[in-house]
Amino acid sequence: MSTLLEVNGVSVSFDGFRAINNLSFAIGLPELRAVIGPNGAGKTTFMDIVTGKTKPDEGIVRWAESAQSLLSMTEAKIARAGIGRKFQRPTVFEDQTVWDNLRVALSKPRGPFAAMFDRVTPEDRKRIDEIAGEIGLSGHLSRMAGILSHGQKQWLEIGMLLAQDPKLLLVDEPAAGMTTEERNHTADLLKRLAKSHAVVVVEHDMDFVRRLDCRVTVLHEGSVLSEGSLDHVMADERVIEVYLGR
Ligand SMILES: Nc1ncnc2c1ncn2[C@@H]1O[C@H](COP(=O)(O)OP(=O)(O)OP(=O)(O)O)[C@@H](O)[C@H]1O
Repeated sequence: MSTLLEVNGVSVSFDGFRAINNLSFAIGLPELRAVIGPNGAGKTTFMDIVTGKTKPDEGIVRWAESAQSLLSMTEAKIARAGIGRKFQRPTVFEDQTVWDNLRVALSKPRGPFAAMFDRVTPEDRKRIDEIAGEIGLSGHLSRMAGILSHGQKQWLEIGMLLAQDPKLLLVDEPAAGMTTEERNHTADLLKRLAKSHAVVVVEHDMDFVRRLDCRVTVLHEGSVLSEGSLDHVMADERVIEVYLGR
C-alpha cells in the first residue's frame, strides 16, 4: 500500500478560531478509513481542505501519486486529479433515470464529434452496467431516480462518483437516515470499493463504523486525538472523555 494523500501540519482559522490545528493525516491506496469525532471537531473542514474548498493558513497537502501539492489547485482540478466527494444529502437528478444519471456522470475524454452528438459508446454502456452492478442498482436502471429509496439514491450518487474514476473517495455520513438493511449494504459497498480505492468515511454511527472494520481516526478540536482500530480508540481515555462519554 502506498501513500495516496498526505496532510501535514495543516491549520486553518476562521475569524481567529482554529478549526483545524496542526492536523496530520495520511491514507494509502487501497485503504478504508473512518473519521469520527464530536460536533465541531473539524471533520467537514478537513474534507473542505482536501477538496480545495478551503485553503489552509499553513501546512502541506500532498497528492502523493504525483507528489503534487493540492494547495495551489482549484477544486475542479483536484476533482480531476482523482478526489471525489459525496455530501450527506444525495444530489441525484431526480427527474432522470438511474441510467441517465450514471451516463451524465461518466468521465471520459470526449472528441469533438462525440461531444457534439453526446454519443453513448459500447464502452460507456459496459461501464454503466458495471457501476450499476457494483452499487446494487442493476435492476433499477430504467427507474426515475426520484422514486428510489433514500438508500438507493445514496448508492446512485456513489455510482456517479465512481463514474468519474476517482482514486480517493470522501464520503460524509453515508449511513444517516438509512434502514438497517440499507446501512449494511452501504458498509459492504464501501468495503468493496476500498479494495481498489482510498475511501475516507466520516460517520457518527458507531455500529456502522464497527461494520466497516477499518482503521479509525478520531478528530478533536481540529487535530488527531487518537488513531487505530475501533477497539483501540474506544478504549482511549481521551476519546472516552471528549466523544464517547463515560
Ligand atoms: N466557514 C466557517 N466560518 C467560521 N467558522 C467555521 C467555518 N467552517 C467551520 N467553522 C467552525 O469550525 C469548527 C469545525 O467545524 P466542522 O464543520 O469542520 O466540524 P465537524 O467535525 O464537521 O462537525 P459536525 O460533526 O457537527 O459536522 C466548528 O466550530 C465550526 O463552527
